Amino acid sequence: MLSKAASRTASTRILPLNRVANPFSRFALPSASITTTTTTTTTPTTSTSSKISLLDSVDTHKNFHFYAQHGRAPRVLVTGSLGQLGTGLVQLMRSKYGADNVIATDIKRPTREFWSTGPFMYADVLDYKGLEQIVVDNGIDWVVHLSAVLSAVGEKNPQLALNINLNGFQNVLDLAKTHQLRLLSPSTIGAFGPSTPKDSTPDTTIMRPNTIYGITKLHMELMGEYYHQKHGVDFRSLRYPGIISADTQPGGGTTDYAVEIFHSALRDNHYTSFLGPDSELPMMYITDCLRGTVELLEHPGDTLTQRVYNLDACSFSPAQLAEEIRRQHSEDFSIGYSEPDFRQAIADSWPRSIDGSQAKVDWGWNPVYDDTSKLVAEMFKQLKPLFARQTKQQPQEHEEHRHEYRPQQAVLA
Ligand SMILES: NC(=O)C1=CN([C@@H]2O[C@H](COP(=O)(O)OP(=O)(O)OC[C@H]3O[C@@H](n4cnc5c(N)ncnc54)[C@H](O)[C@@H]3O)[C@@H](O)[C@H]2O)C=CC1
Ligand SMILES: CC(=O)[C@H](N)C(=O)O
Repeated sequence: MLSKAASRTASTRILPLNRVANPFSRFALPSASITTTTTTTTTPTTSTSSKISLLDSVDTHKNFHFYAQHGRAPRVLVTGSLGQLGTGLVQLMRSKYGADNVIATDIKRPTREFWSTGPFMYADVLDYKGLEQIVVDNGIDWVVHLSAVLSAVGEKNPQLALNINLNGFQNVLDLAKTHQLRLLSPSTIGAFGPSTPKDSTPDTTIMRPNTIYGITKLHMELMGEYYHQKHGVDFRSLRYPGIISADTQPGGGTTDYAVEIFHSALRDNHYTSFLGPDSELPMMYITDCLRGTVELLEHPGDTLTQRVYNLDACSFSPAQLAEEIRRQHSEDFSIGYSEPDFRQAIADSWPRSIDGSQAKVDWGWNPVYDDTSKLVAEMFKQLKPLFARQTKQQPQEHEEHRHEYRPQQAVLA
């Protein structure tokens, strides 16, 4: 095994060329690092400024137990960091802990914009040794495990979902046990099933999911709890609703319609939904999701009464969302409904609303976007300038622009 000094020197090799490679800054907490993203060499974007306001609403490091105990920032590894949630989560944690303390990984190639904000490495969650090398070489304390195959892609490709969601998670869990890492791995409303109570679904209830995604996520919850009890692994999880984001694309889930609809509203003033008008599901704006994730991740653990928490915000159906879009964006906006496909059955098996009260009691969860109108207003506030900018861009710039929306059918193909 490399000595600490040698491993620091070795790990500086992964820094992008346009960054200053100071091996000693990697473990330090520069006080400025929690207030801005000044380590980036790119021009701040709309999404960066929204992350600064999000950052203001998250506890600063002064109240944060890790700094008190260790006198430095945590070193965090993020798997699947180029997905819908990882892109923003990495930027948020880099703003708080220092850019070099957050190692972003994925099996995809990052955009130049993402690459310039801090260390990125290739890591396949199916490769235990590869992950372990990153953990050891970089002195990792915490892992946020985001790599997963979501519900719609999982139903289309169950073998892939089984492999990534079960074996990938098992690798990360074993790493957490061996190297005493804190592990946060999100779960989902998809872990519930058709026999679960549909309204205000509590944390603990009947859980008989009938999708491959739900089965693998429930397995993940139970294995995490088991490793916590048996081996003392500091496993934490949140059951997210469908996440709505302006600047990143969803990765192939059942709730993706609720992101697509905003892009179609701006482009065509019309949307054809693959879910029926009355398919009400729990939903959440992305900044609430990222803030809740960091809050649970940073929590000292003393008041946590369980390892897996429902994270609630609001609920709506396609018809209700369309009505709100008509009210706030354009009274001419129209919605149609295609013949239901396999995603309708998935949606029908999930709760209409979830109860996040235990998260509120145990660690102070408090969603900002707790009704549909606030979420819709924020989406248009974020998307309108992005759309205006995109329409002015040259095609070659467009290609690498992550705000551009790729229709979900392409993701599912
Ligand atoms: N986005 C949402 O609405 C919700 C997400 N979640 C959970 O949050 C987590 C993150 O979700 P998203 O960012 O939306 O997913 P996503 O599908 O957008 O991103 C997943 C990432 O995992 C990566 N990945 C795939 N195979 C991999 C492998 N073998 N090794 C390493 N990385 C690999 C992909 O390249 C992708 O960047 C997942 O666990 C998901 O189940 C839960 C509920 C709702
Ligand atoms: C709710 C989720 O887990 C995800 N958005 C999906 O639809 O698969």
